[in-house]
Amino acid sequence: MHSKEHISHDEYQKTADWLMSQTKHRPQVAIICGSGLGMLADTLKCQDSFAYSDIPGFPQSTVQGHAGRLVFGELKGKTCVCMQGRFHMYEGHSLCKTTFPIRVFKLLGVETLIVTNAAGSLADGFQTGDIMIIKDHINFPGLVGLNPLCGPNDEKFGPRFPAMSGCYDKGLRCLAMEIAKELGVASVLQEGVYAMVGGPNFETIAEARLLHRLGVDAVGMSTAPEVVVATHCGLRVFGLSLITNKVVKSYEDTESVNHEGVLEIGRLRSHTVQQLVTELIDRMEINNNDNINKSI
Ligand SMILES: O=P(O)(O)O[C@@H]1C[C@H](O)[C@@H](CO)O1
Ligand code: HPA
Repeated sequence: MHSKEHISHDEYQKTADWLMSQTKHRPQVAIICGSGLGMLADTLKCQDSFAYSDIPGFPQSTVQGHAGRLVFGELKGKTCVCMQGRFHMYEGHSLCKTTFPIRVFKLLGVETLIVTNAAGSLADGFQTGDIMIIKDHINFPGLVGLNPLCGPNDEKFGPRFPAMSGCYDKGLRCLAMEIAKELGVASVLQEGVYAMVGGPNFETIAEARLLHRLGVDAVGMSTAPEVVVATHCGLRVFGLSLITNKVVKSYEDTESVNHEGVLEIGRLRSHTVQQLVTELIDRMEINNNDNINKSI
């Protein structure tokens, strides 16, 4: 894995310029679809869609349940771009490549990033099928130096030492709670701390117990690097974890998790996740799309 790879400003710009030459959409909101949640893109109107393999500079998706398509379109009067498939560190991508689309989105004029993922729960009160608003994260790879911001800092995107407190926007979290109540789905909505581990194996029981003791509510293998890069370049972030399984914490428990089960819960809960995201986009305030290349 080339974790120290550096991507120049020009390379991000080239991809952004190519996309702007291929579509008239100028997105304000970007959505990253987690495992089994690719249907979020289906609701976009007037779609322009690009296979990752056709986009200059884009990495390729290799994981089942991640289609590998970038979809532009309109949703509730806002222009959106949706990643049907994300890149994970465990696929062998460098962290710069994993987060490559985020900086491209910034150059396209995006101001809000919505991240979604599938995650296993550690919190005792959570059930499979619950939807967790991400309040904060623990970036385990980041804590030991596997951070997409390592290497030369590109001041055009953000500062050398960015703050990460408050990286999940409080206003959007409150709005999502209100929306869940109005939609009658508040009983499946939770709020908590997401932890990223490297994967691709699921946790041992001892690891699960450690995460539980540390106050982790849900664990997954993505999202944190994307949010770090988004926060660095000034994007507003909202995140949802779909709880696809309870992480096994007991040696007496005979259940075990697998990726097919994760995708199945995604399918079962897709409608609710879609409703929440659609209403949130409808009701979030956005500045007019005049920030393309602003401060960059
Ligand atoms: O892309 P996300 O974080 O939703 O994917 C999760 C973590 C692993 O990639 C996979 C495990 O089933 O789902
Ligand atoms: N652990 C890590 N990642 C996951 C899990 C899990 O239990 N479920 C879905 N993604």
